Amino acid sequence: MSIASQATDRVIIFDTTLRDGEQSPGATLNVEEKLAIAHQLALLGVDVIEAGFAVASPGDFIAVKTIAEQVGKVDGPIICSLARATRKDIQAAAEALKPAAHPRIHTMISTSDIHLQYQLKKSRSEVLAIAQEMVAFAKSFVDDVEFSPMDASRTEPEFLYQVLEVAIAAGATTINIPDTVGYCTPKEIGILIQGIRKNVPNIDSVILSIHTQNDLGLATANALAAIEHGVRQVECTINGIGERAGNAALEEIVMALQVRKHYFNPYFSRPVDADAPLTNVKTQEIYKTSSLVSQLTGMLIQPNKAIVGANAFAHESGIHQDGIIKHRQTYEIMEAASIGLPENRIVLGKHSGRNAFRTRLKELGLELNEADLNKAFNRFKEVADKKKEISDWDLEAIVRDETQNQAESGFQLEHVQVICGDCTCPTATITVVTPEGKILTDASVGTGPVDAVYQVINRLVQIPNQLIEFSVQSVTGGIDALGTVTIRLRYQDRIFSGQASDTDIVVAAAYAHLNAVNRLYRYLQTQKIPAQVSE
Ligand SMILES: CC(=O)SCCNC(=O)CCNC(=O)[C@H](O)C(C)(C)COP(=O)(O)OP(=O)(O)OC[C@H]1O[C@@H](n2cnc3c(N)ncnc32)[C@H](O)[C@@H]1OP(=O)(O)O
Ligand SMILES: CC(C)C(=O)C(=O)O
Ligand SMILES: [Mg+2]
Repeated sequence: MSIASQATDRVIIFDTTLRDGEQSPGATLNVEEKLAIAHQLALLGVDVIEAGFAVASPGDFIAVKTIAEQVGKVDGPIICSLARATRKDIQAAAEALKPAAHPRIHTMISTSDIHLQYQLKKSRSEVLAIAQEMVAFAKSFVDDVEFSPMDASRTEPEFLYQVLEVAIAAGATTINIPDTVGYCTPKEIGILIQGIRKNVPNIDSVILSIHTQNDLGLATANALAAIEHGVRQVECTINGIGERAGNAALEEIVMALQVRKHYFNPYFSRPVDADAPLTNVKTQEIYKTSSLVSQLTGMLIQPNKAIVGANAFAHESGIHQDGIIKHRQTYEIMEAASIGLPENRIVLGKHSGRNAFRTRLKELGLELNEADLNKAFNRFKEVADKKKEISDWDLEAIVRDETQNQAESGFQLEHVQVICGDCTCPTATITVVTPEGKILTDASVGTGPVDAVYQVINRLVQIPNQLIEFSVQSVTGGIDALGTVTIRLRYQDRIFSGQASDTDIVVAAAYAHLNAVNRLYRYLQTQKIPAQVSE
């Protein structure tokens, strides 16, 4: 049974990632890469894989043939090759598709006057005859023939109706309407499809398909409008890649039909609340497929890309995070798991609030009392002002700094300023508050900025010690990572350590040194050895 007779109660997903998608400048794929994507598309559950344009190159011929052999199994998808309306193209497509259990030849010819006049240099009657002849020629190889009148949306309607009627009479089983230059608005697409359904007498014997380009950012909206007007196949690509600004994105079409099923149901003559899916796509495979295509084509996904962008399930602002924590649906219309992501993401950054901060700390096993939480939250906001995203490791460092180091008595760092460079002597100026509440400021030069900090803190605290270890570790990746400084000091036969984190490692060094000094200071207190604090 052909797909045309099976599928009028759902949308046939025709994936053209490997043909139109590969036409994205720079996205060329080799045979192995195309095969890997085709296998994943089959797992995703697309109905048709347009595997390439067999005549385009020996590599594309082999790719179509290999996919036909290895993915085009009896229980697998239809494998399709594009072909111009020429014998040579159709023969190449037919040859490459031979191993497929369900082969489809997709042949096309332009129908708009601008294409006829300037590109094909042919009259309407010539194009009509070619369409008729080449569809029949394709039909001599396979049962399943798709015909596309290229630039349909800019074609004079009466001529378009004529070409379609002739192509169907010649044996086309799918009629695809391309908005080749992405020119239409959704309303115009609706009018175009309505016109075709009303004026092409044999149109009901075929599957009507839509192919939308994204030049005005309307590809998905146009495809959905076409569905509302009776189209039952959508041509789309993973991540919306494709010629120029790309094609309608498969993940957007599929998830729109899934999430808004109750809106679309009446267009399929179903009860509004019917629950059966409107496509055969296994949506949980979407994320994996999207990542694979991005990786192999080298086409990065913009972070705010609908459905599959890194931010599509991420929440940064406090009000949204608070809502999500209380009830997910307050700010999410679909679950991350529905596209195969383990979970949504609460991103901690400068717009985050206490609820998200507290919740994340709890997940990390860090339960703080209200006072410590407030201190840590204030520090978190300071760091977030400097750093785009606060990771779990950053959080742990912040909490450790605020709760372990600052809670106990000792010297408090008030201010640190360092001047350094390749033609200046590194100089640190530091202000500390002593345990007795005195404010002391001093400055010192050093062999480097960290040494200058070390020298001046020692002069301020007046507690003899020897620096035996100084190490810096980047807590997270990236140029704005928090650096954690660990310092070990020797006093007589005892070792005291201190640690602190900051986006500025010299500041972290000052805090870490003072933390170690404070441990030493408290030790001296317990030994009743007075520290010599300068006036
Ligand atoms: C809207 C779309 O996405 S259509 C698909 C576009 N994709 C591609 O073009 C990718 C693959 N293309 C190719 O590898 C090459 O262009 C080929 C192999 C198809 C053709 O290469 P060439 O023979 O060197 O022709 P070239 O690309 O220079 O020009 C295209 C020719 O096809 C003709 N042509 C274009 N569309 C059609 C058509 N649907 N049916 C018949 N002929 C067509 C053009 O008029 C032109 O013919 P001319 O050389 O007699 O003027
Ligand atoms: C080959 C056709 C369907 C096409 O890609 C277009 O017109 O955009
Ligand atoms: Mg296209």
